[in-house]
Amino acid sequence: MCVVRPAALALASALRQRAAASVSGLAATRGGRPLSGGDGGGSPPSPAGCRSLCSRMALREGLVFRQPSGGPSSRLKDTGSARQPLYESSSSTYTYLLADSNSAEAVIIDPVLETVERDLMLVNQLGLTLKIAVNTHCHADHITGSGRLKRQVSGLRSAISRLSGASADLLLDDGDSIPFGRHVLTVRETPGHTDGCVTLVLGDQSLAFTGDALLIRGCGRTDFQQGCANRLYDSVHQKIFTLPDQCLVYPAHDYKGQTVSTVGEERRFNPRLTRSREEFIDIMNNLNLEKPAKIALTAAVLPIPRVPVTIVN
Ligand SMILES: N[C@@H](CCC(=O)N[C@@H](CSS)C(=O)NCC(=O)O)C(=O)O
Repeated sequence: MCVVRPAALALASALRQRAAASVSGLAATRGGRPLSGGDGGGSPPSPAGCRSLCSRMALREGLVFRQPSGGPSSRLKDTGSARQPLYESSSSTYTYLLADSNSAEAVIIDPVLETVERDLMLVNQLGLTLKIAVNTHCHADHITGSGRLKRQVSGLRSAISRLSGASADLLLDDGDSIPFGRHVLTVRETPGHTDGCVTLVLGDQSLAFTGDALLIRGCGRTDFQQGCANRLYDSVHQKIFTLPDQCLVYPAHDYKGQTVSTVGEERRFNPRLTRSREEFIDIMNNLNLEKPAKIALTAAVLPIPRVPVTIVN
């Protein structure tokens, strides 16, 4: 069952995790304790310390964020330039890089095998230390870059939802936190495209990385890989549309060059998710999309049917 934490609780939790991270170094945490493979949770902050940090501005301060740029009419290429740093053109995948400007601790979201060298070049140019490579789900259209990154970055840990069936250093559950310096990403399970889909929300709820659960004016398909339109409808409505209207939405893919939306926009204008549950299920059952070009390749390493297979490590 999907449970949405009240915003105040989420904020308090983010502040706790952030303070713990700054004390102990980066460790993905659950309820203040490190996740499997973690290296320390640190002490909770003093109440006075929490109060002084209680503002959205404070939470965003010092956030380094690299995302694909472009626009609806731009033709994105994976050039590695500063303007278009993190796009993989063959699968139209967006990778995101977040870091804390003080500690330089960085998290990469949905790296792609073919663009690992490009991503590492950017990480090095920005002087960052990559700590966690997190996958929003098991991808059917490309191989994750987590494994290749891990072989090149000492101390880097991979992460994916426990429900994905894949193996990784950190198996994420709903409500877990991924701290990096003063910042934190909170895990919201958003199944429906796959069982193990998660949305990663910045502590102040200003940014959400929705993977394939919610795309810009669309959503992930539900016709293979444990897909279930009914579950996806609940996930988006209960776990994403409950975020603030102004929360920016960064999906894992876009096929038209769109790069960012907001929760408010998607709640009002998403042509699938503004419909009733019954209409949504009907739409999803009749998309008639071609299978992803690389499905034969990825199917060989995906946990289908529910066989845990290492694709992340
Ligand atoms: N043509 C693309 C595959 C496009 C596709 O199926 N995308 C998936 C996400 S990757 S599994 C999807 O959910 N699309 C939803 C939609 O409405 O497009 C390729 O060849 O890779």
